[in-house]
Amino acid sequence: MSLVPIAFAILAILVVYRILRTHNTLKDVPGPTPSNWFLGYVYDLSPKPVGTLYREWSRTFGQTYKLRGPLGVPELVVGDPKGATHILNSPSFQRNYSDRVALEEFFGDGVFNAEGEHHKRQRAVLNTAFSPSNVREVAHVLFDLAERLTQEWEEEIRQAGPSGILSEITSKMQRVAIDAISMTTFSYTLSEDPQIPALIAKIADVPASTLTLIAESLVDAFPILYKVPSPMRDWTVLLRTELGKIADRIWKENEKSDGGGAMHSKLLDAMGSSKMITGEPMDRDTAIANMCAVIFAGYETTANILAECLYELAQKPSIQDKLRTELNTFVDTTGREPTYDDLTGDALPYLDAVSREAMRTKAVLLTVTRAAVASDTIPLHFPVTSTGATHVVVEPGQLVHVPVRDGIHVDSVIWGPDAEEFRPERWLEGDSALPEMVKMIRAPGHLLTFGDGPKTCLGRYFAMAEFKIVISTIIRRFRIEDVEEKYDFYRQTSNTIKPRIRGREHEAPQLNLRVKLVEEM
Ligand code: HEM
Repeated sequence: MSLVPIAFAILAILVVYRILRTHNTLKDVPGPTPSNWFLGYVYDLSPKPVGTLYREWSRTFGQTYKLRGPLGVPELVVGDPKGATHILNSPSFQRNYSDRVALEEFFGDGVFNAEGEHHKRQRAVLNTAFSPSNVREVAHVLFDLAERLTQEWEEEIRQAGPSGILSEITSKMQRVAIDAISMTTFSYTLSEDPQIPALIAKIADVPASTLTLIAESLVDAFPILYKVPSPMRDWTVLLRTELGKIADRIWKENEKSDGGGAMHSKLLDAMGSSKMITGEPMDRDTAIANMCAVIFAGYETTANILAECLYELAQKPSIQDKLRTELNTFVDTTGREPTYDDLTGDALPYLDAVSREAMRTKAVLLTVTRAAVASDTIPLHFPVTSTGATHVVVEPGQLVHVPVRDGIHVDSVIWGPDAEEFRPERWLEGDSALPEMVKMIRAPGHLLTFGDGPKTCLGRYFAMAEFKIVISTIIRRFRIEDVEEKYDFYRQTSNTIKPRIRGREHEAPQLNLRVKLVEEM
């Protein structure tokens, strides 16, 4: 059979798709021309380390600009705090359709892909699992995990001597983070499971090659393709089956026990109380989808930000010293170790400042993406550079990105001339000393690291507690030093960020830092 008619049919579908997705409302909005029309801007973005191209685009085109996605379809970027608040809080915008199809296809029908009332009901149940009081209750597990890591390092260093050890930081942080989630939300030590960590790594670590970009573009345009058999589909089905077995077993054990002990099942407990909270029970498949969502949303994100912060601190020994001094002074003056309340409250202002600065400069999601579901006018503080307009009109279907890490979080017009610098001191004088523009970022703490609005991060209190517990435990006991290699950080297709050695980018992601005992300095 000749392939020509098939090729023509595909081309015709692509052209119709492009026409349907091209909205004239953006015709006057400026933006770069991608070097590959078929793949669009991701073709230029994916080989570049984070911190480069988005910044270049905003310097050239201003805060609000237009990118050309696959097949030339325009996508709007709004790096404007007023516009971002509107987009993330308005019912005119939802998680985009192809992402929702992918999330449901891979992880099942849970909180990730739910919208509207259905989403509100699920969040009412899940929020109880991650409330600040529940995080305080499980914090002892996080302290134990940080302690386990430091004991392992201490043992290795005692054998190696005072010059310390070279440690691969990403795998260490991943192990802490995966156990932190699983031991507190479903009473399970996931790092010791014979197959689940390997499955998660396969799903999360697909590198952004041209082939994966083509596949991403095609499924983005035609989400039905997610249903085509693929290794990714097989892995996610297997993951759901294995997590389902764990959930069933723990649920049964929970019915017999009165909870407590060295582990917690906060997520399963909350989902088991769904009828009491919303009047409707949560079925088993939704519960498993939510377990997958929590693992995927909570594990690599926290591990990434911890690893990147340690890399930053390795290059800035003075910040490490200042943080260590604050922690030691606290212990000397109070005569005790800092508790969860000390770490998350006002007792350690420099730790808080370092944590906020890490959340600002190492935000894991480069962009938070939405699709318009109704015609809407996005208000802007900074006018569109080409027209001077202080709003942009969008039509249903329009993809809109809020650039976080390389956009709003490091824009010198918002943060001042040192916006790109890691400088915890900017947070030390409180809210009133922050530049007025920063206060236009309405999300909690003036940061979009955890998103904003109804879909804001479910695990933000948990992530902040874990971050502070792990960083403070490490910095008190160890000095982290830079090694000769320089690292750049790259976005993976799964939206996580991985370090690669500069000049040896073809090698697997890794981050090797020298770890020394503080007492032997
Ligand atoms: C530093 C670590 C973390 C970062 C930077 C982060 C970031 C985010 C962001 C930006 C969103 C919003 C996405 C959107 O609006 O489209 C989000 C959503 C979410 N996060 Fe996190 N997260 C982190 C840790 C966690 C943890 C520890 C958990 C769970 C224990 C978690 C669970 C979730 C879930 C389930 C959602 C989806 C919420 C919904 O759709 O209603 N995250 N996260």
